[in-house]
Amino acid sequence: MKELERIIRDKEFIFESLHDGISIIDHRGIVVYVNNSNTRITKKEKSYFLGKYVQDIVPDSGMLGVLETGQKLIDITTHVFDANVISNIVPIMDGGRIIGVISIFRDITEIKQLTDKLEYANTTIKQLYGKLHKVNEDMSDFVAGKSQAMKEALKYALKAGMVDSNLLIEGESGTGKEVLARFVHKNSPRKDKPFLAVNCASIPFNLLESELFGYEEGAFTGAKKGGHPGYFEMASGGTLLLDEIADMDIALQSKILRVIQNKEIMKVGGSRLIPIDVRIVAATHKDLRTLVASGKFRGDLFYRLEVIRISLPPLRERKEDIIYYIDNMLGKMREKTGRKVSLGEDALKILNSYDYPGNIRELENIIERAVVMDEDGIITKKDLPLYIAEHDIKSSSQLNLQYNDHFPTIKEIEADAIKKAMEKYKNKSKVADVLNISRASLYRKMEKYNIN
Ligand SMILES: Nc1ncnc2c1ncn2[C@@H]1O[C@H](COP(=O)(O)OP(=O)(O)OP(=O)(O)O)[C@@H](O)[C@H]1O
Repeated sequence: MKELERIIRDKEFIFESLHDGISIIDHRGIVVYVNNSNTRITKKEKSYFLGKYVQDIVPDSGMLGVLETGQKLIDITTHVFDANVISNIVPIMDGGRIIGVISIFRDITEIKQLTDKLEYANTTIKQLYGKLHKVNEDMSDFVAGKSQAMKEALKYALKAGMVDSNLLIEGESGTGKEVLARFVHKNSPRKDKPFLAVNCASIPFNLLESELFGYEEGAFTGAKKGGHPGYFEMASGGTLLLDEIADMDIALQSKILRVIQNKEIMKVGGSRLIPIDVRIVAATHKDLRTLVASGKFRGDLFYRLEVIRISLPPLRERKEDIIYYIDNMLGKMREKTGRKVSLGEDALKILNSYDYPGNIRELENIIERAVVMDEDGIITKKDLPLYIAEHDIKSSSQLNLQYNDHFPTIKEIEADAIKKAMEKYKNKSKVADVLNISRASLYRKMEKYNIN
């Protein structure tokens, strides 16, 4: 006991200068010392502790355990009254004998509170983000299908919705560039503002400028009284789709570049700059890079537009998506006409084998027509346009023609099909997909038939 008192006396100066709380019990578990920081952290006077059995005042201090086992406890988190503390509890030894236990603890209440707040804030952010995303993820009218290419396109479209950068959408006619642009808009913070689309190819070149920027009264012969706002002004706060941008005249391209850079427009016949806040989405079915290389499209505008670029693949390269579009179209037709029409197997087979130069738009027309033609609630071959049905006959007769006067072996047919598919797609996964065999099986067959 004397030894413990001596240790405390010798070290008291240090103990009192520490920011950490200290309490010491003797070999019986009686508190014999607490420092000033202990009082600060626990908000209890020294007299509250001194001379008391530790278990009676701080039952889960951990000190008695150390007294019994002689094993120190490092960095344990407990609480002392209202304070969360992190403690090191160490036996005090005298010649192999435990004469007491010292607990040195640091108040982490504030840190704990801050961590809790941070965690709470993080959870709230996550929940709100989830909700926002759900609300925002407006999938109405947008069918993505299941092909890898469309999954990617959808992923980028959702990302594009989260930022305000310019966006370039590429794809053949009818692949859904405008639908995608609208989808990005609906899933962006601009969703409650207008979405407008201008087809740069269909408006005569000399009119396009005044359509886009608007004009002041008297700007030209036939200009309306009071002038006219342009698409940029009308789309204020929202999104403007410049469709078929490749067809825009090069002088107008410079003006669009200026709008992107300065975020202001000047009306035709006007003298005042008007600030605008519009997100620009451009769409094209032409390869802008080639046009840039041949000097028909401004390179600087191209790079400004393609901050984000999404390419929509033609329908013939993702035939697995056809059924999803048909499903959606039949659903819409049902809503519109009240007629429930389904698709027969023979019709589906034909529709799956066709190449759709007009892409989704063409498929849509075919289905709409088929619903009109149908009389028994099931679309069959007879409800499809003749050119599709004929295409079916042609493709199967082409197959017959090839093998009519020389009957190849099954192996030859197989090898030929693999060779032709490899020539066409140059991608083994795609070929395996098209031929409806596994990749492993394709590799085996290619090796067997010596196809590289
Ligand atoms: N993802 C989609 N989900 C549902 N319908 C779609 C989708 N994409 C396209 N469509 C349908 O196809 C039609 C053509 O789409 P859209 O006008 O967007 O194509 P586009 O690529 O902009 O064509 P163009 O280059 O000729 O202007 C639309 O009317 C729409 O009904």
